Parts: sequence; C-alpha cells; structure tokens
Amino acid sequence: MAYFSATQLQTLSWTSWTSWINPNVAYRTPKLLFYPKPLRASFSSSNVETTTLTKDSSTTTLRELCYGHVQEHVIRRAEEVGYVIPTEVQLQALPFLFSGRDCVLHAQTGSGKTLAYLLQVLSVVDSQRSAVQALIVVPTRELGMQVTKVTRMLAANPSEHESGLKSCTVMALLDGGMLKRHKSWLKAEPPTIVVATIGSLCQMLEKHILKLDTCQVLVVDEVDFMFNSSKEVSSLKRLLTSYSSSKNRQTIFASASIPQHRRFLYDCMQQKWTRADVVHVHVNSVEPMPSCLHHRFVVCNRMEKNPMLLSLLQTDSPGSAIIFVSEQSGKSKKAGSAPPTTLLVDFLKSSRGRFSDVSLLEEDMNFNQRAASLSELRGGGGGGGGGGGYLLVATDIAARGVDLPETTHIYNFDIPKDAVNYLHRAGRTGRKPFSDKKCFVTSIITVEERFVLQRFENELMFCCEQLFF
Ligand SMILES: Nc1ncnc2c1ncn2[C@@H]1O[C@H](COP(=O)(O)OP(=O)(O)OP(=O)(O)O)[C@@H](O)[C@H]1O
Repeated sequence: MAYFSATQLQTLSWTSWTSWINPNVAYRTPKLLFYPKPLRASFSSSNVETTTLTKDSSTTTLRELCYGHVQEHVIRRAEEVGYVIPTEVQLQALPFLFSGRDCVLHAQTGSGKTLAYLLQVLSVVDSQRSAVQALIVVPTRELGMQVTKVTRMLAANPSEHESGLKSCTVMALLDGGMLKRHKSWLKAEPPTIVVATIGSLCQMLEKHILKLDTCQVLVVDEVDFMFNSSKEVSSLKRLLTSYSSSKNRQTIFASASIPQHRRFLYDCMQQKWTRADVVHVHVNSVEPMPSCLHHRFVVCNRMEKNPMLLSLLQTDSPGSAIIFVSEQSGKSKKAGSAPPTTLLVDFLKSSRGRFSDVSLLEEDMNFNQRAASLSELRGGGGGGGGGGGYLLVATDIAARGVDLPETTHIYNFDIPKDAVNYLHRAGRTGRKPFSDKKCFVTSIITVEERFVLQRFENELMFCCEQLFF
C-alpha cells in the first residue's frame, strides 16, 4: 500500500478521484488502496464541521427559519407556491448559511438544495443597489433556466410600485444565450443576481464586462460535476481563486453526490476555494438515494431492447417517464449513423400506441429546441398521451438538476456510466419532498452488464429487483 505525505496529497487533485466512495460502505475497489488510512484523518471533520440534526424540528416552519433574514415578500411568495415546511437540508443548512459561513450542501436529489441556497442569496442582496451581488454557477443551460425561473419567482416584489422599491434583477448568462444583449445590459445597469454557465461567465469576466468585486455570495451547483468536467475545471478554479477571493465572499457548493467528500473538503480549504471554517451539511449520509425509489432491472440481449422497453411501458403505464439513452459515440457520428436517441424516438412513434407522442432532449439539438422540449413537458403536453403526462427520451443532459416533479418512472435504456450517473438519473424521479409515493427506476441490461449494476447496488446501497417477461 502506498502512503502519501500531506504535501504529496495536496498535489493529487480531487478531480482525479472519480469513483463514488460512500463513507459507509466496506470498500472493495482497487482505487481504495490509494487512500491511506492515516491520512484520511487529515481530511476528517477535525477542521470541517459536519452537521447532524439534534432537535425535533418537525414543528419549525420555513417562515420561522427565515425570520429576520429574508424579506417578508420573499417568504410570502415561497409560501404561496407551497414551500411552508422546510426540508431536512433547508432545516440544517439555513442557520449556517444565514450566519455567513461557507457551506457544502450534500443531500439527496430532489431534497431542496436549490431553495436553501436561493433563500440565502435573497437574504444577502440589496435590490436597490446596482451591482452584481450574487453569482450562481450551473453546469447546463437547462439547469440555469430552471434556477433563473425559481429565483425570479421568489424575488418578484408585488408591491414594487406602491413602495417605490424595485425588485431585484436576475440575469441568465447561459451558453447559447444572447451574449451581445447581455453585454449591453451589464454595462448599462448590472443585475443583482447572475445565473451563469461557466463558459459564458468567463467570456464576460475575461473581457472585464462583468466584475465580481461586489459579489457577496458565490454558489456552484452540481459542484462535483463541474470539477470532474475537463472542459470546465480550469475556468472554475480561476473563478474561485483569481476572479474573486474566498475571503471576500460566501461560497456555497451543492450536489447530491460528492465522491471522496473528505478529500474534497480538504481541497476546498487548502486551495482556498472556500474559507477554512466551511461547513459540510451532509443529509442522509447513509442513504444516498431517496427511499421512495423502487429499483428494478430486466435482462435481454441488445437486439431485444426496443421491444423490451415497449413491454415495460405497456405494463407500467407510467404517469410521466424519462428514458435515458447513451450519447452517440464519435465514431458513429463520423460514420453518419442516426443517433440512438432518434432511433428510439422513431421506434416509439411507430409503435402507434399510447407512447407515440414522445419528446426528445439531447446535446445535439439547438438551444431553442431544447428549451421548447422542456417547456412543453412543464406545460403538461408532450408524450405519454392522456392525463397530461409525458414521455421523454433524453441523454445525460437531463440527468443533473433538471426538476420535472411529475416524473414517476425512469428507464435506463442504456446503463449509466458509473454509480454517480445512476444516482442522478434515478434522482429525476421521487422529487416531491414530503411524498413517499413509490417511483420506479428500471434498467434494461444485458447479461454481461449485470455485474456493473451489482457494483452500483453495492456502492449506492440499494437493491434491484429482477423483472421477468
Ligand atoms: N420546502 C419545500 N416544500 C415543498 N417543496 C419543496 C421544498 N423545497 C423544495 N421543494 C421542491 O422539491 C423539488 C426538488 O427541489 P430541488 O430542485 O431544489 O432539489 P435538489 O436538492 O436541488 O435536487 P438535485 O440534486 O436533483 O438538483 C422541487 O420541485 C422544489 O420545488
């Protein structure tokens, strides 16, 4: 077994540790051999506070939790849309967030991390000041549009005209957006809050059109994904350390999966991505996925996958479902073959049944088509027929952060590439925090893929039931 000194370890970037390591699983993967026990202590919570819920909090309301921090019109708006009782992550994180501490929000998919960080953002910003005071960085345009919509909805002040106080402005600075228009907006009157993808953001920062010297809160959503993306990681590190300093801002990281979280927290402090007193808000650490999910699998050979999916859809009759398909390989693109998503959509459409009305979301669609596809689903149209349900065929672009709470079924038409990917795909369902209604995650696998799924079961600690047709 190799042992590393603390300095050696600093040079091993967290980003190179890609496998999901659950702190409660007995590890068997060879990668663990490189994670020496004595040094684990040096990443441990001796420096980082990890929260646990100590008091019976069942009676605390979101209003009570936000009192004195968040403006009345924001609380009222939150209540109007049904955010009355805080979720566990909100209950645990908000006191730390309101105290100004840096936080890593680490809680299951669909647990309400977005509202937790947005309430803090809205408690800090001053809408009367014309300066960028909060920045929320997201990995995809889709997630950016969703976060912008929720922020605008919460921030809107209905008594703006009577009081003469303007509502805070929220700019979506997202890849594929109208950067020219945003440039003039930023120059004329900076918005209060910016929701951005890293590519568009860095363009504005490099050209000095956007400055972060007035930014008080920086949120990075899906932080593990951002650090693991070879395209985004260097920009992200520059954002955290060069474009602004952790000393002058509150930093909030959020994700349902933070592989090697002790190492990540150690890096946060060492690399000065956060301040040294960062709090790790880790909710449901023994159960990485929502308990309302029922996991299943069917085994068939590759040629039988289409009819197998159709049989599953006919048997399940899902209210609303997302079918995840792998991205087209570069080789297949070069050969001019049709993408697997399109082939599946064509197959479902030609089945002429209830599933002929199907939507598509993938990287290769243009941004307008992608937006239209999602808004169609949110509007209750698109796919599935009858009852306002939908059927969406998607690549992993829909696996992170996308909130379609009506989704009852997930189908892995192609097996996810790793356990983290499984967790996020599965997490597109079971997104109603106070409902324990069963939702289903079904993987269509070949015999050879059974051991891969088994590995996911071990890593994420769930049990998959086999279905027979
Ligand atoms: N306090 C609350 N009461 C009721 N519903 C809530 C509350 N907080 C959040 N929600 C709802 O729960 C759903 C999931 O919330 P959110 O998108 O913030 O989850 P998340 O933790 O960010 O998930 P992911 O890790 O998948 O991005 C949303 O539909 C949101 O409107």
